[in-house]
Amino acid sequence: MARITLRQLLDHAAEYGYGVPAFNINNMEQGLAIMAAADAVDAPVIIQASRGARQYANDVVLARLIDALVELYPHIPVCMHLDHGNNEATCVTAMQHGFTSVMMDGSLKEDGKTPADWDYNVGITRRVTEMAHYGGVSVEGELGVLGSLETGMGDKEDGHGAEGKLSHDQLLTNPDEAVKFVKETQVDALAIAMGTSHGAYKFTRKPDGAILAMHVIEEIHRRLPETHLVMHGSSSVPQDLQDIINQYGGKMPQTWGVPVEEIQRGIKHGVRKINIDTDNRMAMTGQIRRILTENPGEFDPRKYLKPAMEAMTKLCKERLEQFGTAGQAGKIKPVSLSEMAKRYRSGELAPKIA
Ligand SMILES: O=C(CO)COP(=O)(O)O
Ligand SMILES: O=C[C@H](O)COP(=O)(O)O
Ligand SMILES: [Zn+2]
Ligand SMILES: [Zn+2]
Repeated sequence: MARITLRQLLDHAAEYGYGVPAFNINNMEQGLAIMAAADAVDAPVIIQASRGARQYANDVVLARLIDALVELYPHIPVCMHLDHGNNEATCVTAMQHGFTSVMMDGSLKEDGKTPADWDYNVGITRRVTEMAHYGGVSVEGELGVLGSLETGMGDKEDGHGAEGKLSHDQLLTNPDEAVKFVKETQVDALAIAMGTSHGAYKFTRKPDGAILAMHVIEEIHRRLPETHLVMHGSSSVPQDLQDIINQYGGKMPQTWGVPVEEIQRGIKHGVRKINIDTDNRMAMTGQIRRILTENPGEFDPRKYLKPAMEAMTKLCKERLEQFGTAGQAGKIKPVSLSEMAKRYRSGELAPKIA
């Protein structure tokens, strides 16, 4: 059984200089698509479920689905991660359902909308880290609030994201604070804010350094060379996926995402986990629209879900190759949660901060 913790996987990625995409899952089709891609290129994977996904699919179904995927592909290390946990309970119940990693997103309050202050974020993240590490489970924290440097607006989506206008200080993670945050919370990975946001509408033009602040990553990496950095909102929103959706009746206004070369630059500067949901949503939706438009009489879901899965597999494979994850699965021997717990207890996994 190849379940792996985020910490072990990202330690490996740091040692060998690659990044790992974290793909969101909500249903069986997405799970099968991700695993087919990982298998095709021999890559370890991070599969993540948001609170919305857990409500949509039900925790029991998700947990059994992950069991099934792990059983089907025993040679692929699978990290099961909670995306944007909003409080202790969300994190603990994820662990109960077999997640090997949780994100405690204390950059926002429990409502997932209101930007939180420093003490709140440090306090809740520290509490989750303590609990999780007792069980060997990894923790990702977030410092800084996702949102647009073009408009100053928060990242409000269906499920979560800051509401309203944010200051530049909130939108860009402060490197000094990042050092303090990792020291005080003991997180295994740190999500930072530098101009990305969730969803398809990130940038109104191809982003440059003014609106996608990759220099912030470089600065934080310089100060925290041992900390695994996480980029949220990192879909590239490829033009061909926008076009196919629009060609078959969709109405997506022109938009830009995070260029793959910027992510590759981030990987050279400590970015180890790259969150991707929107690209996969678009890949699936494009095919579903195409099939239903071309075959208006079709009503068998398998007829459009199979091409949708294939399009998602293609996208996942591309990212696994572009980020250097391909070819790494066979090199990793997953360490058990109990062994990870021992290592946390001994202090050997504590953040190394100069
Ligand atoms: O950050 C994400 C999940 O946490 C997903 O980002 P995208 O919306 O850019 O795919
Ligand atoms: O924000 C993260 C992912 O895109 C998940 O989105 P969701 O909360 O709509 O499931
Ligand atoms: Zn989101
Ligand atoms: Zn996110």
